[in-house]
Amino acid sequence: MSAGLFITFEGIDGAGKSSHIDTLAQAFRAAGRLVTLTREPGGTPLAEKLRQLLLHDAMDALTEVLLVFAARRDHLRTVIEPALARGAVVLCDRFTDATFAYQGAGRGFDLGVLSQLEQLVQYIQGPEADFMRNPDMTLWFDVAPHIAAERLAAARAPDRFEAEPLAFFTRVAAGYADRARQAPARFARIDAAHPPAQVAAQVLAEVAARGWLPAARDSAA
Ligand SMILES: Nc1ncnc2c1ncn2[C@@H]1O[C@H](COP(=O)(O)OP(=O)(O)O)[C@@H](O)[C@H]1O
Ligand SMILES: Cc1cn([C@H]2C[C@H](O)[C@@H](COP(=O)(O)OP(=O)(O)O)O2)c(=O)[nH]c1=O
Repeated sequence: MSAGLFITFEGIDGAGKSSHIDTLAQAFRAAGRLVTLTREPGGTPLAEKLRQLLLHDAMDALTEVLLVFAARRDHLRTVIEPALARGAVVLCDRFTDATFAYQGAGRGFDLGVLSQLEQLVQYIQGPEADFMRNPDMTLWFDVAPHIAAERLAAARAPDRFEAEPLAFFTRVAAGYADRARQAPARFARIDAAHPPAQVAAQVLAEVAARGWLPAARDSAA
């Protein structure tokens, strides 16, 4: 049985994450892998209830932080860890990098406290030893906030986060860049300003470059 693989999709709202997660799921299924598609905040009945509160109820940054980590703990225990134990590829639309980007850089919440919560929530009791669960790879859809905002304006009614001003997303984008600098081996930057087909090709190429998928026949990216 293959070892599980945990891949997260990150980027500001409108970067194009949700548009490409299915493409990667199909590629892994075509390669014979079990795939679990999930998202944060959410992924479990409890976490999806917390998601609705987060996206629509007024609250302060500390409340947001505690809710996203509470959702994450339930998601890890009841969905992500069991799927990885089955040898599945877990594709997750957002994870802890979003907390550092949105609550940390966006809201100005203390990054040291976020790191403590990251440790607390992501420590898993393994059969032999405890370990910290982090993604094996993070696909970072990097795009200028104004481009993302134009895409969203045409797309859907904004939720609490999407209704934030452009300056908020500029901070969030910088927050992702900081996380990528701190974990260069985990992050793969996707230039998400390109048309969808080119972005999809980048995603597949980055995963293939790690040996987790066969390389595309034509290498045109
Ligand atoms: N590369 C792209 N070029 C132009 N529009 C895009 C691109 N990727 C996604 N979109 C559009 O932008 C909007 C947001 O895409 P989505 O995948 O939901 O972003 P995210 O999940 O990062 O918030 C959708 O209307 C989608 O059709
Ligand atoms: C996972 C996570 C998400 N968020 C925010 C980012 C997004 O604006 C929102 C989740 O919505 P999103 O993932 O963009 O879903 P949709 O594409 O349906 O809008 O939650 C945080 O602020 N912190 C977090 O830790």
